[in-house]
Amino acid sequence: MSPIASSTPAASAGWIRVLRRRFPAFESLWLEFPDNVFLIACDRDGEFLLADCNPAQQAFIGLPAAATQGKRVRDLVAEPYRETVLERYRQCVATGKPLIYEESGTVEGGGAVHYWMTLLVPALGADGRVEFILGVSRDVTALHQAEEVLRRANEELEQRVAMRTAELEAANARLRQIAMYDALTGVFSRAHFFEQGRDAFRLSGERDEPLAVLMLDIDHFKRINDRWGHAAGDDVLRMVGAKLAALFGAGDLIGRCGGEEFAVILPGGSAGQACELANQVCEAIRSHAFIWQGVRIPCSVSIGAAERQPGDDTLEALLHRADLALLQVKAGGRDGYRLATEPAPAAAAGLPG
Ligand SMILES: Nc1nc2c(ncn2[C@@H]2O[C@H](COP(=O)(O)OP(=O)(O)OP(=O)(O)O)[C@@H](O)[C@H]2O)c(=O)[nH]1
Repeated sequence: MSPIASSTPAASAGWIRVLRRRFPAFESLWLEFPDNVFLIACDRDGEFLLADCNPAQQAFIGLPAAATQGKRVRDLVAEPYRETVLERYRQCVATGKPLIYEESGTVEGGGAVHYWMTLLVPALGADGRVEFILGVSRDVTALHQAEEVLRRANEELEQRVAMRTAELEAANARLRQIAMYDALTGVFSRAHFFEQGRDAFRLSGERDEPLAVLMLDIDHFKRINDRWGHAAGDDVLRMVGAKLAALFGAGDLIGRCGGEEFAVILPGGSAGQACELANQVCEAIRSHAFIWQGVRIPCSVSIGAAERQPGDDTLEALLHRADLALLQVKAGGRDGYRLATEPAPAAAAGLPG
């Protein structure tokens, strides 16, 4: 039978003193052990008494041994930690099993809060009741503080990473925007226009839906540049971009294909609709009073229109037919539109003669 288990609280403390006297090694261990060691007597009323503790524990309490031995734990541990400590002891008593946990607290009378890693080992009496709890507490305050510093540093790092990610996402969005739109006119850039246009062309084939295109070129644009300067030319380009944006629907694709060349794709559009819209564009630009430095500069455009036909295997082929129609408008005096002829049948095109 364990002498601890058979003792009363007071006798148990005495027993530890006996052990310390009889076994020099135990005495050294008790005196030199850097962690706090304490013996708690559990009385039958559910009260916990500090039966004994080693010098490390005594130093933390900060009172002479005579002032703490046999004292109720509730009178030694400060609020708000008291109830937590007592609850751990109750848990150890209830389960009759060792318990290991981290806790924080300070002694009655104040002082800095310490963090502890505590092990409680119950000692049973003859009747199976937990009579004592032998406890060892290691002060892990420094470790806890280091963890806290690390946690804050991590938090800060996460915030910085989140901020940087948001900045990069915004920059990427700006770059995408820059790549998608022509900076001067606001319509699609050539690359984005063709990317979107090829999708629309493929869909029209898959769904067997019509699709029409317009190729548009500003007339005598070089003359405008030469006479009024590049800034005036830029403003004309902006004006044409704005007119196109105003005249076409949300599903239509408008792109700037080169210097003063624009193209429009009308998904679902027929030849008739393309011609009607081309006419509207010519009319809108012809009648627009473009004033530069107090002088009106007459502007006009030439447009070639084409509707997708079975022989148009690619968007480029369709745009090419519209471009040929555009050249005919230029050759015929400009400021107007023309519908492209149908492509030559593929089989016939390959035959000589
Ligand atoms: N202001 C300005 N001019 C540009 C820009 N890009 C190209 N150009 C000019 O556009 C002019 C195109 O001239 P041309 O190809 O001879 O055509 P055009 O004078 O319109 O003659 P036609 O097409 O035959 O009616 C050139 O002078 C280019 O320098 C631009 O972004 N801004």
